[in-house]
Amino acid sequence: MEKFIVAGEVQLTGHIKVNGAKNATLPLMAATLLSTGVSVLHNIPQLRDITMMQDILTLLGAKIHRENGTLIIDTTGVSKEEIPEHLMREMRASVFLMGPLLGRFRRVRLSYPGGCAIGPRPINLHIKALEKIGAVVNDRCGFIDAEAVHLTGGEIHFDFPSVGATENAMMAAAVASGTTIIRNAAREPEVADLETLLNKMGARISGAGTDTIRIQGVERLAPAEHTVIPDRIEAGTFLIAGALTRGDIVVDNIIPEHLFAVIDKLQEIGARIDPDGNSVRIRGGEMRGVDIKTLPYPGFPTDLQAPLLALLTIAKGTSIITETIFENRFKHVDELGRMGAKIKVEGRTAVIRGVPRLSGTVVAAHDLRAGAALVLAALAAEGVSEIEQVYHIDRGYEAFEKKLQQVGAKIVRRSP
Ligand SMILES: CC(=O)N[C@H]1[C@@H](OP(=O)(O)OP(=O)(O)OC[C@H]2O[C@@H](n3ccc(=O)[nH]c3=O)[C@H](O)[C@@H]2O)O[C@H](CO)[C@@H](O)[C@@H]1O
Ligand SMILES: C=C(OP(=O)(O)O)C(=O)O
Repeated sequence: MEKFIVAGEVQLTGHIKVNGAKNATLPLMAATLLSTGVSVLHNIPQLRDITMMQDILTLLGAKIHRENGTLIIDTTGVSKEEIPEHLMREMRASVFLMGPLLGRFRRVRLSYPGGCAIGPRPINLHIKALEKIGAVVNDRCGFIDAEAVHLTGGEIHFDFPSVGATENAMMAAAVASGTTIIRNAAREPEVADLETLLNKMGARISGAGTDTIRIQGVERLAPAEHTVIPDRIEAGTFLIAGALTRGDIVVDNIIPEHLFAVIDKLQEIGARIDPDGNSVRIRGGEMRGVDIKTLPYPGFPTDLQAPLLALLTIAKGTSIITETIFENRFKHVDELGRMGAKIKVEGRTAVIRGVPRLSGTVVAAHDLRAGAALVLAALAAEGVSEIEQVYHIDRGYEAFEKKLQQVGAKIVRRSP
């Protein structure tokens, strides 16, 4: 398995460019199944999860061509509404296919999705939402068989604003015969991006980005062309890297409004931040501890909890992080402990006592963002670190090491 070798004690300087968002691209790719014909998606990152989604769409009968950052997806030949278990297990995002396949064929058969080990990730809210708009779902031993002879639309109220369940409900409801209202919907920018694509395809959706989404079903959707929004999590990771290495970097090609909660915390920690159009400059300095709670958007994102925790290990004083979204998202803590971090976890709370510096050693990435966090910690640590299992990082960051090299990091990828 490949690993990263990182020499520490660098200060990152220069410009770094962010790709399109993984978490927007995956539901958008699934949404193309709702039409018959050729859709074009621009600003697509080269990531393992995207390739997996390509493979699944191809198996369903789509023809996909990739040209640099553009995906051309021809869904004319899509004829299957069933996804084999081994492909479902490859990633969480495979569950995004449930809504579109149900919408297109009024029937779908699939199993529970896989994904990073960050705690239990049920799909009860997805199922409940689809039932509310007319689907009959048979959920037996991890296999789902859903039918919607009368996809009527209806009123959905989420107990929790699940991103994926909101997206699945939007996609199926877009082609229902009646109107759907989703209350306590997820407000993430990726949900709003999905609304934009679906409306380009002919859907009648409003309110995405707020907690109430209205969908007036239409008979059919047409293919469309769309440019995916920038990846706010990739952007946030690089901003944290700039602060943690006390560097001076400009993160380009982003939407700063999507990062308000992150920018606010980094300022509280002591970084100087200057947004300028689609770029943000960050200058690091003395860092002080802060308290953070992960929350649904526009709160602090759970996907940046691990990278920020890595930073707080070397901030002055004590910090408290409360992870409210996922039950078991502290896998990076033990690894950071090997590097000399002082962290205590109790339930969903981590108490971090800042130390002057970390020491390089051999650590393993147990999930995507935990892996990114370890690379960041290694950039600041004394000596050399080895980060194993980088395939997790490749799931969500395109050319992570190359982008970091561009701003001065001493990081290389090594094959066994
Ligand atoms: C591909 C993608 O977009 N992934 C993102 C998406 O994941 P995902 O869409 O899976 O996240 P959700 O918002 O659905 O999950 C948040 C919480 O709700 C719970 N839940 C969810 C669905 C359900 O049916 N029942 C249930 O209990 C989950 O277990 C979790 O505790 O949003 C998460 C929260 O911002 C991010 O960390 C992920 O990076
Ligand atoms: C948890 C993540 O992704 P996924 O939902 O695809 O597992 C993530 O992007 O941090």
